[in-house]
Amino acid sequence: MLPPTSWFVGCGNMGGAMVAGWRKAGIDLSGMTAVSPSGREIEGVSVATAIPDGQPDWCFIGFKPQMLADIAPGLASHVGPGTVLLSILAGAEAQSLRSAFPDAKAIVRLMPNLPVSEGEGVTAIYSDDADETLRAQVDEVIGALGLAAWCPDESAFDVIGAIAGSGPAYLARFVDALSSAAQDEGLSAELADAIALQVAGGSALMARATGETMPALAKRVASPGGTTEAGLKVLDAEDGMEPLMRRVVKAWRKRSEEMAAAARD
Ligand SMILES: NC(=O)C1=CN([C@@H]2O[C@H](COP(=O)(O)OP(=O)(O)OC[C@H]3O[C@@H](n4cnc5c(N)ncnc54)[C@H](OP(=O)(O)O)[C@@H]3O)[C@@H](O)[C@H]2O)C=CC1
Ligand SMILES: O=C(O)[C@@H]1CCC=N1
Repeated sequence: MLPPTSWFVGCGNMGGAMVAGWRKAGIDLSGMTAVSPSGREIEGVSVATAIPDGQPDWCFIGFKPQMLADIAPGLASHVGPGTVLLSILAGAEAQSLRSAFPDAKAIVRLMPNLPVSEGEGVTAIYSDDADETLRAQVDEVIGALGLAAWCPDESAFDVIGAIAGSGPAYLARFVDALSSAAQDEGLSAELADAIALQVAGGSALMARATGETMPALAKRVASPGGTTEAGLKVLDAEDGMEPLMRRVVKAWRKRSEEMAAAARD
């Protein structure tokens, strides 16, 4: 499980969700210190408002990627040859992290998503210098948060980031759009929101339980010549859902590349 000492430097929205997931999974967090300048309480871990003395076994970093150049110089001396650096920063490549933390025992990139707080997340993992023992430890700790997916290279890591890391936001837009359409047709916002969310959650649970593919699920809902089919024709049009999602992922990759270039400077 987690090593005897770990730090989470920048434990906000995403870091806090990981801590919540570990708490829910019953993982011992007694050796974890979150470094949070506001001193905001984070349930289950001790909080420091500045970087403590010493060198932890593992050091997670979870501040905004744009802060790497400001924070790394003060943190690097605490990331020694016995410290594994685990970064959840979007865009900051392993090579940039290695330059910022030259003495780190190993560099591990993680791209989690918010449902890790419920043990239902997806986390992409990449490292070019983790040995087998470390890989197994990371697997165990990140696997406690949901699906843990090791990536062969940073390009695959980016793709998983695009669909999983950001995915909850994209799905939220879809569910919201479904609700808005229902409201346009006369349902109250409260009822439309509840129904749209239940449809998303229920369909996902059902497909996971049965192993049914998405095309098979859609086919099972849509009676030939019926109402669903009429709606699907709109989604399946040339300018429908698939090309839209391709544009979304392309935009993600472009921004990720821009952020990677900025982190290299
Ligand atoms: N949000 C998401 O769904 C995902 C985010 N990520 C990545 O996670 C990272 C954080 O994103 P998110 O959690 O949304 O952002 P937040 O703003 O919620 O969290 C950032 C945290 O950084 C802390 N911080 C600010 N300045 C410092 C400093 N000088 N030293 C240490 N900590 C500092 C803040 O602490 P305080 O609260 O005390 O001010 C804050 O809690 C980003 O790099 C992002 O790419 C990755 C995957 C998904
Ligand atoms: O929006 C971002 O940059 C981060 C990375 C994935 C989700 N949130």
